[in-house]
Amino acid sequence: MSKTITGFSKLDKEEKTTWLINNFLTDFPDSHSVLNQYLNPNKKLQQLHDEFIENSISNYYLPFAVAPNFTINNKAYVIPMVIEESSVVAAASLVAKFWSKRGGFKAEVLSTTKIGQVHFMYAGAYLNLETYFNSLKPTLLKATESITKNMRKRGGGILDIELRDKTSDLDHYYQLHVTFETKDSMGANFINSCLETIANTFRKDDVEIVMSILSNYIPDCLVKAEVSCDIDDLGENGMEFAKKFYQALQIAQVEPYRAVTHNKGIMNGIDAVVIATGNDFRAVEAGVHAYAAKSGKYKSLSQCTINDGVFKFWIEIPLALGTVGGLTNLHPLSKLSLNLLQNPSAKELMMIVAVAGLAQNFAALKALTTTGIQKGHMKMHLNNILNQLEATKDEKLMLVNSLNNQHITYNSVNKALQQLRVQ
Ligand SMILES: CC(C)(COP(=O)([O-])OP(=O)([O-])OC[C@H]1O[C@@H](n2cnc3c(N)ncnc32)[C@H](O)[C@@H]1OP(=O)([O-])[O-])[C@@H](O)C(=O)NCCC(=O)NCCSC(=O)C[C@@](C)(O)CC(=O)[O-]
Ligand SMILES: NC(=O)C1=CN([C@@H]2O[C@H](COP(=O)(O)OP(=O)(O)OC[C@H]3O[C@@H](n4cnc5c(N)ncnc54)[C@H](O)[C@@H]3O)[C@@H](O)[C@H]2O)C=CC1
Repeated sequence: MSKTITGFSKLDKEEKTTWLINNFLTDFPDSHSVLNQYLNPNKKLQQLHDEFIENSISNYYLPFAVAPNFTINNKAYVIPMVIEESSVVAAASLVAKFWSKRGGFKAEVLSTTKIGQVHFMYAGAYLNLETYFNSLKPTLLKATESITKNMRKRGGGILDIELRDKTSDLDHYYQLHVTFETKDSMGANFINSCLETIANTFRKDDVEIVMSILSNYIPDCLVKAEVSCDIDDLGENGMEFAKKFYQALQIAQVEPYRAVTHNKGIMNGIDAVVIATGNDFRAVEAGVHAYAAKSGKYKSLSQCTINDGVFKFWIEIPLALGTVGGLTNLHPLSKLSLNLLQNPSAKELMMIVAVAGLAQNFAALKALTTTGIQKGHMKMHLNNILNQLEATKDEKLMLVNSLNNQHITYNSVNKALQQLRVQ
């Protein structure tokens, strides 16, 4: 039987599911009901989700959670988080409460410039190309006027177009390097539309346009978030804690194996808010990790100092986020997330997301340098293990109580459950 198909995209949802079950899921008879149980009975809402992407056959739920008690620039926030990993939301909540008693988080947007490029090949004399570009530059801007009209009214649009000679990296390779201000939108579609118009206007016989696309590397779209307090206010053994915390950061600056995990912990917070607000987490991930490697070596995104008895901990990251456009106002839960955040501008959202990353990093480093990560993480993960072991509601209640403060592993929980069942 052939397991390839022509015209799959033209089948309706039921026909797609039937074809999948008959060809790939024959040994899993409950597949149809699993897929169907995640469909929303509200037909309009289901259709909205179906139309977000192509070949949709069901919905894939992730938990929608909130972390209360954040204070950012003296304003109170409850931060929405969408993530599958246990302990992340608890950690964010714990740290929000901790820092709200120590002046809260401070955050500022350092820059908001986005970048797009027309990549092209040209084998002629550079001087001729430069003359052509300089004479055409006003026409290139004019050609995009109908696309940029509303963005310019908002104070955004194209900031500049530069001709860049990249022939030292690749024979005949040049770029039109274009900078943009996209205000409250992430700007990908706006930037790409402008670039394609610029490329078409720039086109001539001896210029071979290869592609026109925004860059997800945005080192000039930066936000900084920080916390600081007197070492004595860090709690018991404040200096000992601060020193170990500082050492953990130093290690993440010099050791890429550690830096990647360190930054993964930061992304636990960042991605969760980016997803909850309907933003593009792949774009954010790509840009943030490139920024972490900007020196040529992959390093920690956060830093820490201990000076004159003051502990300071901060993060500086590039973030391309929107509070309009994409799914932000189309997905009812993204819209609700933005409402919960009191309808921030894109700049304010950049600060909130950076704070979520910093909070997560603080929680992980605090745990790592004191109790170890497993204690808190496994305490939160216990329910997942119990669900995997198909514990009943009563068994769960008893085991959550009896295993409190114990070292939790899959095996220890399994053993405790079996013991409970023979009692
Ligand atoms: C897990 C905690 C928070 C426990 O911490 P705890 O001190 O045992 O918590 P608690 O039970 O005493 O509760 C204190 C507060 O924590 C929060 N909290 C506590 N429990 C809950 C819960 N069930 N639901 C919601 N919030 C919760 C909540 O704010 C609560 O206050 P309250 O609400 O009672 O006023 C702590 O141990 C912790 O922060 N651990 C770090 C967890 C972490 O970083 N997880 C990320 C996953 S591991 C990873 O992927 C990254 C990593 C670690 O590899 C990165 C790296 O290496 O850098
Ligand atoms: N490499 C990448 O990252 C790519 C990402 N994408 C996707 O593009 C989408 C984001 O593109 P966008 O252009 O942001 O979205 P979009 O295409 O929905 O456009 C947003 C539009 O909202 C309008 N707008 C209304 N009020 C505004 C305000 N206050 N500030 C700014 N604009 C305002 C503007 O006309 C703007 O162009 C995301 O879904 C992303 O996943 C698409 C292509 C490539």
